[in-house]
Order: sequence, then structure tokens, then C-alpha cells
Amino acid sequence: MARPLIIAIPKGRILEEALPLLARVGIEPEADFHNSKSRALRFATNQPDVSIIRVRAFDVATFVAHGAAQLGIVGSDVVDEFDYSELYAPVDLNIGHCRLSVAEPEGLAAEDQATMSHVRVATKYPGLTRKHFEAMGVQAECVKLNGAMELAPSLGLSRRIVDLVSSGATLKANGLVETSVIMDVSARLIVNRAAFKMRSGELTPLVEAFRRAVGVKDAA
Ligand SMILES: Nc1ncnc2c1ncn2[C@@H]1O[C@H](COP(=O)(O)OP(=O)(O)OP(=O)(O)O)[C@@H](O)[C@H]1O
Ligand SMILES: O=P(O)(O)OC[C@H]1O[C@H](OP(=O)(O)OP(=O)(O)O)[C@H](O)[C@@H]1O
Repeated sequence: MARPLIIAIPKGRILEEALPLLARVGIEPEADFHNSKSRALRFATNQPDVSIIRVRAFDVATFVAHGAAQLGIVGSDVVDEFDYSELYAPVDLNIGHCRLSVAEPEGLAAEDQATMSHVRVATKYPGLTRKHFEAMGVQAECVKLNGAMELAPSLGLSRRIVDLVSSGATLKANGLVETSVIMDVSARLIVNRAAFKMRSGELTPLVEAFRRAVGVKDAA
């Protein structure tokens, strides 16, 4: 029997928007997937040859880059932070919209950006943060956090943070203001490049089904 295709999806906030999209593609996870008490991580679907794994957002990219899963759904923030050469991201799924921004405490005395040579930044995105500041000739020293970055300035961990912003409510509640936008973010369908070549008979129609499901015309 052929090996099943494995689709990695994140546990967090993209999941809710991803499920209707998967349903439009014709993939529905088994009932246990919706049972919050279930400790299972891998689930069968209504398609006998497709399984779903539910993992942390950053790990979606890692499972797919290493070929442990052939397909995944993940934010472009994660795709760009890792910049794995093994990943192909053919479809913008038009869900999980937010932006990656630099923020700092409101009312902080403005620094002269032109003479600044070094900054300390708390972030889950050290790669994108360094790149962003490097482009301005500034060296960024990153303190890696996995959440609650907004606490860092008030507790003296770093003056600035780089984090995802959507409504801006989290920044506001923590006395921070956005000072620049690094990139706009939305979720992408990602595919392992080697699998895409070796299993194109299965993967090409699936990628096209995702494209149709988000209303994007087939690639030329
Ligand atoms: N405020 C937001 N609005 C819309 N999309 C968001 C927002 N925050 C995050 N996302 C998207 O959802 C993805 C997962 O978000 P986040 O890292 O907050 O989830 P999580 O459940 O905390 O993940 P994990 O526990 O694995 O770190 C992000 O990579 C991003 O693409
Ligand atoms: O601008 P807003 O609409 O307030 O959204 C921004 C918040 O959303 C994300 O966190 P999330 O809620 O996913 O929690 P976590 O990253 O701390 O797990 C992000 O890390 C911000 O904290």
C-alpha cells in the first residue's frame, strides 16, 4: 500500500481558519481531532491516504522541511524565519493575517536612528529581526522568547520587541507602540520540495485543490 500523505497543521490560532479550508479541499479529520481531551497527535481523515498531524506552529515548518510531513499550513512569519531551502510555499491561503513589527514603550525618548549601531530586542524571530536591523546598518542582539514578548521592556529585558501584531490590543494593554512594520504575514501552504518531485502525481492535484479553495487561479 502507498505511504499516506501527511499534512502538518499548527495547534494555535491558524487551526480554526485552516479547518474550513481543508474541508473545501475535501479533507475532514476524524472525530477524535475535535475532542479537546484527546492526547493523540496524528489523525486519520476521510481520505484513506491522507493523515493530519497537529504540532506547534514553528514545528510545522521543521516537519515538512525534513520530509516527515509532505505538506503543511503555517504562517509566512515562520517560513521566512527559518528560510529552509527544502520548503516550497506555492499558495497564500489568505488566512492568519497579521504583521511582524518592532515595538517599544510609549513615550520613550526617540533615539537617533542614524547614529544607532546596536539594539537589544526580545523576540521569537531572531533571524528576521537581525535581518531587519542589519539592513539599516544596526546590529541586533536578540533575546529569544517563545511568547509574552510584550513583558520584556517593562521588566528591563530589552528596550524593544519584535512580535506579531493584529488588532494592536496586546501592545496597547502593555503600554507599547508599534514603531515599524517588518513584514505583512498570512498563512501559506508549504510542500517538501523532494516529495513534490517524487510524489507529484498525488501532490500536484492537492496543491491545485488548495489554490482553488482560496479562489486563486491555477498557476500559469
Ligand atoms: N494576532 C494574530 N492574528 C492573526 N494571526 C496570528 C496572530 N498571531 C499569530 N498569528 C499567526 O498564527 C501563527 C501561530 O501563532 P502563535 O505563535 O501565536 O501560536 P501559538 O499557538 O502561540 O504557537 P506556539 O504555541 O506553537 O508557539 C503565527 O505564526 C502567525 O502566522
Ligand atoms: O495585536 P493583537 O490582536 O493583540 O495580537 C497580537 C498577539 O497575538 C499573538 O499572540 P497569541 O495570542 O497567539 O499568543 P502567544 O504568542 O503569546 O502564544 C502575538 O504574539 C501577540 O501577542
